[in-house]
Amino acid sequence: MATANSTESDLGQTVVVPAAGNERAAHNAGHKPVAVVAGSEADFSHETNNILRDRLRQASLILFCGYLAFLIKAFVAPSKNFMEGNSFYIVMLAGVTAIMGLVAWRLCSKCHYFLGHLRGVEYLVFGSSAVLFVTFGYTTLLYTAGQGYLVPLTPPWLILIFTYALFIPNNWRRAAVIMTIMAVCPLLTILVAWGSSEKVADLIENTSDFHHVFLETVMAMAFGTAVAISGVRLIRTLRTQAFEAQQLGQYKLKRLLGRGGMGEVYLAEHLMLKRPCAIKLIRPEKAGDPATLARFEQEVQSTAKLTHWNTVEIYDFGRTDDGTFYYVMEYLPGMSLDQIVDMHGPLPASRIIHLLAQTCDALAEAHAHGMVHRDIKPANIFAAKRGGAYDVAKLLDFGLVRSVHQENDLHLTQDGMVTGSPLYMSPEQARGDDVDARSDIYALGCVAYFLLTGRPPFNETRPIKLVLAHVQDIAERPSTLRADVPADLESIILRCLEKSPDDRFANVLALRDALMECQDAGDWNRDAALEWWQCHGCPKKRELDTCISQGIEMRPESSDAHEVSSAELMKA
Ligand SMILES: Nc1ncnc2c1ncn2[C@@H]1O[C@H](COP(=O)(O)OP(=O)(O)OP(=O)(O)O)[C@@H](O)[C@H]1O
Repeated sequence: MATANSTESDLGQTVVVPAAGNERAAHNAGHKPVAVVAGSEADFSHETNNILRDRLRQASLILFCGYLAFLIKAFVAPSKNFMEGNSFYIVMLAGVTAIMGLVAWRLCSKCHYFLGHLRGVEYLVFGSSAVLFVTFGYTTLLYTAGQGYLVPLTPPWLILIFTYALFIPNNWRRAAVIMTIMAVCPLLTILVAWGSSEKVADLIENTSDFHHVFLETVMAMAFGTAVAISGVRLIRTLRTQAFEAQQLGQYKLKRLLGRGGMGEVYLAEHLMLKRPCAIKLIRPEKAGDPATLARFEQEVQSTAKLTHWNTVEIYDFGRTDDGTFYYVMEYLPGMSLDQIVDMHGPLPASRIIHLLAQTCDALAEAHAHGMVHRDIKPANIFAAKRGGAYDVAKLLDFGLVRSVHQENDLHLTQDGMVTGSPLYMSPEQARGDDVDARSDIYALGCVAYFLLTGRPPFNETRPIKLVLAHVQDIAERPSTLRADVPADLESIILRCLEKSPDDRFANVLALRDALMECQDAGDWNRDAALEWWQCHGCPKKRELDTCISQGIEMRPESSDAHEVSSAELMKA
């Protein structure tokens, strides 16, 4: 929930804010000044990394507590154990404890990390523990050999192996390799001590003790590792089964695509048609909220009325026995416009014209039906691959659609509050006045501004200030932020951003015509789009289509999405 200190990312989300000049009404009505009712957050790749991040935090926290307990004991109640009087051991234990504490503290639960970084942290956590145990084991062997006996080194290694198996999401082969390396460490430690210490060698060669210690270590490590690998397999199988059980009627859920304010969006497949689709669902716990449900129904019913190919297509709408509402829409392989700008920066004028002209076409149909979208923002416009072409614009999320003739719907509006995305909200919407198609034209102007400059027209950090800025302030000219802004496109954007709807384009088709008359119109075509996706879509040179449809390496936080897919879904 956003507060007065909303982060910038909140501002692009759909929220309820008091209408400009109506903040008091919101307070008087007992509302918090800003209540987020919707927000886009993570996509699947986020989720993949998030599980590993959370598990690493938990594992390092547990290891931190364990090591700290031994450290404190060494100071507070040192035993006759030689280790507790050994400053090298203490320093090393303190160092590894600090690493664990640092990892648990620095891996923030809300940040997104690349998979490679997290794997690095994984190696740091378990690698530093392994170094500690090797050093500890080696020194212990030398000491006990001096006393005339040898001890098994297995207990700490078994703890480390089981911690790894339990916490780190993995496929069993990778887990087996890493845990086998851990299992071999105590055996190597014994062999190294044998080769380097005369006392150990003497003991090993002249007593039967060694055979027992070595054999017991081999057996314990082999047994422990086998159990741990079986555990990893079992955990993974259970997750897979739970995932496969996640079926919605005729649809099989495949992976989480992202989360919005109302619920989750999954990539799914129709069981009979084998057609990929995207399923948006509201969980039963959220379906109890009349406003959420009303917005969900509005979204699906409004979208279903539209047939333009630049509007996302709805296939189905339903409710499961457990009360989960869902609707099924066409799956859009590609990226939303905010993801493209986040990853690759502002777009060339020709591409902006190409994408916005298509969005105008989609909106023209909605406006012809008397619908105003009211939530136009870069996150709601997709550049998708459809019919073999790239950069096909698709308009989504008609959850705030309003008929120009519609009276206030009590489920969707609250007195003195306006709903929408503060970064892209027209002045009349911000004031809570009646809106018509020209409100969407204003929002399209904001989107074009964002695509051209990489930032929205107003950059306030608080929703209420943003709303006021749309009403009162004049946005900086895009050409002051970027050198190569074509004059014709800039004047179109500034006309869209006029405060008075009368000063904007009369309708989206007029806006489309103006865009098509720009000097850069037509420069971005099928081939340019294909080339862009080939260059930017798949840095790892995977097949372009697979890459786009899987969302792999296409989003900032993307990663090896398949490795722990079941885990993601379980968590989600
Ligand atoms: N048809 C689709 N095909 C592919 N991905 C989709 C599709 N619909 C939504 N998504 C992805 O799912 C994520 C969540 O979408 P959703 O519409 O729930 O949230 P949002 O639009 O970001 O938030 P909100 O609607 O609350 O403002 C989005 O980030 C989007 O990338």
